[in-house]
Amino acid sequence: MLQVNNLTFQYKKKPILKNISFTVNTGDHFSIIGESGSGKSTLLKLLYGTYNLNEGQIFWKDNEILGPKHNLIIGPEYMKYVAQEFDLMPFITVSENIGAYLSNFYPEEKQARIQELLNVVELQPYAHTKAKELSGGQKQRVAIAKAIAKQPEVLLLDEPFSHIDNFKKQSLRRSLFKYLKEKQITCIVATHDKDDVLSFSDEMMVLHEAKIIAKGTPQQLYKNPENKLIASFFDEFNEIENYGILYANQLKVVKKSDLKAIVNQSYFKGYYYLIEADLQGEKVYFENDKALKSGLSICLSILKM
Ligand SMILES: Nc1ncnc2c1ncn2[C@@H]1O[C@H](COP(=O)(O)OP(=O)(O)OP(=O)(O)O)[C@@H](O)[C@H]1O
Repeated sequence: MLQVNNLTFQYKKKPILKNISFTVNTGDHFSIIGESGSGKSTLLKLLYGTYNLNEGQIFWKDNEILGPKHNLIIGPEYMKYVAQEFDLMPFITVSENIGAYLSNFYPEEKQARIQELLNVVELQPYAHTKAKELSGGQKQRVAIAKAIAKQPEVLLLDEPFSHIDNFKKQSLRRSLFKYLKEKQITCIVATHDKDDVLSFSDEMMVLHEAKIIAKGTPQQLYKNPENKLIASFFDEFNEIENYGILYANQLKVVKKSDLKAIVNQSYFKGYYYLIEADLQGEKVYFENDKALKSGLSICLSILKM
């Protein structure tokens, strides 16, 4: 289990994280979300031992994770960290980069392991390409494969698919997260993308103004978003007087109701349209299977989740 006790940290004067405590079970997929600048990357770096804490302690099982004051080499043996900037060797191939930490003592095993990792990150066709010739997204995938090569106990991922296109992202996400679960590698992901969280996280935590403002399963936080910040992470939402926070898919056009609105605009979203309407001076958003004409008067009803 990873245990964070009362962690406080500041770079200069302004506290970035204040009295942060949480635990992550061994083998779990744990997500950290929050606005840009809320301290997600800083927290991952602290978990990796990059900086000295101002206060608090971090433990992985019985080992305390200590900062550079106590260690010459940053990062414990059992942990790997994939930062937003990838640390690859540009003049050697994808396979050589992935195998950089693997022993040369058993060359056949090493090659088999590299093949397995190339499959996980779906980079088989690039095995012999030099890292400097790869796109940003391909480099990101090599960095992930390199980090899991020696099967760490804990993997810290900072925006792991941010450079990867939508064609690849879905299958890569499934392939990597399935692999980590099978191997029981504890995985802590800082992300802006709900698709990294909803189907994969055992637990998630929301950072805001240096504090944890919510923690739970994705189902719990999705169904009961305590505030707008949490709702906005998951979906388009509305805040309607007397009704609270409602996702766009919880409002539906009906023949009669007390919620009367005027349509402003329809946005094509694929299998549905997102409709923007005016409800007593407030903008509301809801989903509809057809586009609606601007100026149309409609009635809305609320669907329970
Ligand atoms: N090396 C540093 N020195 C001083 N301040 C820093 C440093 N790194 C980050 N910060 C500040 O700490 C705060 C948190 O930054 P951090 O990168 O942890 O946020 P984040 O939630 O990961 O943001 P993003 O989602 O944009 O990646 C920001 O205000 C940032 O300016």
